[in-house]
Amino acid sequence: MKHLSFLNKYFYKYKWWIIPGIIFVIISNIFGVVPAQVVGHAFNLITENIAIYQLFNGFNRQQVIYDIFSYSLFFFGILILIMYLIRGLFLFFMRQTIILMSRHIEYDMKNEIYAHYQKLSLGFYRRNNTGDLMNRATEDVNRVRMYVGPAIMYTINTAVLFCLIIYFMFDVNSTLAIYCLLPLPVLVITIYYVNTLINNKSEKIQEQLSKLSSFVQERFSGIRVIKSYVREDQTQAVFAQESNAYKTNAMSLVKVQALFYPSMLLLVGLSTILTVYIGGKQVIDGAITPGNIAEFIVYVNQLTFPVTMLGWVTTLIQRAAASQKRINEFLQLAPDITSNNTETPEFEGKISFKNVSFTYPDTGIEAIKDINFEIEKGKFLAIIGRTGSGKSTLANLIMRMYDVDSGKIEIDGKELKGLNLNNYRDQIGFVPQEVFLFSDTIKNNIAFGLSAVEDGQVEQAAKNAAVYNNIIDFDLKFETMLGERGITLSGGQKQRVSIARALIKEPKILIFDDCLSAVDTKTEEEILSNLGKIMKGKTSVLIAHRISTIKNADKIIVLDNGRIIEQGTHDELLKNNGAYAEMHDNQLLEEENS
Ligand SMILES: Nc1ncnc2c1ncn2[C@@H]1O[C@H](COP(=O)(O)OP(=O)(O)OP(=O)(O)O)[C@@H](O)[C@H]1O
Repeated sequence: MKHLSFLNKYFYKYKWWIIPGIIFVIISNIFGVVPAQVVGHAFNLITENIAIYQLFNGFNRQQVIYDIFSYSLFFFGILILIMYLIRGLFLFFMRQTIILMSRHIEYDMKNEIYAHYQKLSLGFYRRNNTGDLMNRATEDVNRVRMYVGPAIMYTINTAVLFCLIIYFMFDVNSTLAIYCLLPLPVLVITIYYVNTLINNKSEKIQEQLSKLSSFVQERFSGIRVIKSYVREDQTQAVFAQESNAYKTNAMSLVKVQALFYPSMLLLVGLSTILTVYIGGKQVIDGAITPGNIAEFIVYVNQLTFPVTMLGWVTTLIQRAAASQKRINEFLQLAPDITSNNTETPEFEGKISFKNVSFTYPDTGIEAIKDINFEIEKGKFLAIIGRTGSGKSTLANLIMRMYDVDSGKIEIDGKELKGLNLNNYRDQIGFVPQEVFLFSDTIKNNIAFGLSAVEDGQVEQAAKNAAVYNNIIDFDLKFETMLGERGITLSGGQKQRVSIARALIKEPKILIFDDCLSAVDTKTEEEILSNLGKIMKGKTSVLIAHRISTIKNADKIIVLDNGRIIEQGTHDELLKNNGAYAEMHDNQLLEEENS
């Protein structure tokens, strides 16, 4: 329960919703309970008047008595109707305050969680899977909302109703009140246990459903592989098996639910029988009137629903506490990468690595080992090396996606850790190795990094990335939708849209992480020649596998197993006759062979 105390700040914020809400609950319950007394009076009226009516049998006055009697009954009927209407009105106000408050809290929480997620570093997203992140921001928040809304509303409602009914019952006759209330604790305990059982079974069903959905989602994403390997039947068999597990769980839940309502009605029936039996005895003794029995029966029936709710509310609170615990786990995580500097200087683009080492915390792989290099502003640095040698890690360190373990990275002579991170990243154009395009128009994908953009800028960026001609071939041109609802671009087209996204920012530092791999050599030359013009006086860092891509670089770094094994210009490295020269010869040979 201590986890739910996190929500107190919201209750404080929305105090002017919850306080009137509680007042409305009290008023609606008063108008819910008083009609029981009116029913009691009406009952007494009926018994008394029938006796008088029979006394005047054969006299003219019998009709007058009949008229007064029906008029009084009509009056009681109207009175009950008005009271229930007023009760309904206040129930409406109660929901309009407490349930609306819960929706406001849900909205605030989702925003708070999302904003916090965005502050967390890349490492956090590596450690936690997307499904879990999404569940905490949606399903868990929804469960917490059930606590701040319905659970609180029904708890207050039950408490108020209980107090009122017990007060009125004991006011009439304490013996009858005790007998009437006797089955209620059994009802509460039974409902609590059955509810827990239903809850556990529902959780199992939910788990199985998520498993089934993930299975279907993955298989549909990989439908091409399934078809190529003719695994449709095997996939169908696994689906049927998972689906069957879901069906078995669901059927077991239906059984428990089928037992739940009859047992509840049985206990309520028991309470009613006790009321009539004990009440009858009290009437014979002259302690109460027959109308009081009717009044008590109404009370017992009024208590049934809130008591049933009590079990449900307990499970709601337990679930909300578990969900809030999960939400708090993430909300209490401090971001690994922080930046307090608020200065917004323009960078020139000199990058220095001084004895930099870095180990991935989750895998313990030492990806960068004691790296030293410097690239002056406006120069072109290329990084080459075997797969897994640490090239992307180096790019991520320049972007400060991770902080170095030892040594330091300096930008324009200032330590990267001390810079205003948003201002720094704003001045970098980064094209990651794995292209990611949003399900949006091509135009919005290219303009992603800018708040305001003109069509001319988008078109120029597309031209520089050598993708303009492809785009204007589409019917909707730059307005063409990408992603699930739109067209699928080829690997090379995706890479070039991603390059255009970086170029449109006119960055001070440009980082290309192996993003020309799916582009043919002619297009690559076109892009590189455009880059030469755009990046004049600005720093470029290009990671590549093909020597042809980087031969014009001002400096080439050859990485191997996280270390720099060679560095220099293309000609210097060829003269060196080391790993670079070997790569060069191999690639030449491959080209000749093909
Ligand atoms: N997010 C990560 N978490 C843990 N280890 C990682 C992560 N990313 C990369 N590694 C490991 O760090 C090492 C360097 O990987 P990196 O991606 O930097 O290599 P690369 O030179 O860019 O390879 P490639 O040319 O294949 O893209 C590899 O051993 C890899 O397994």
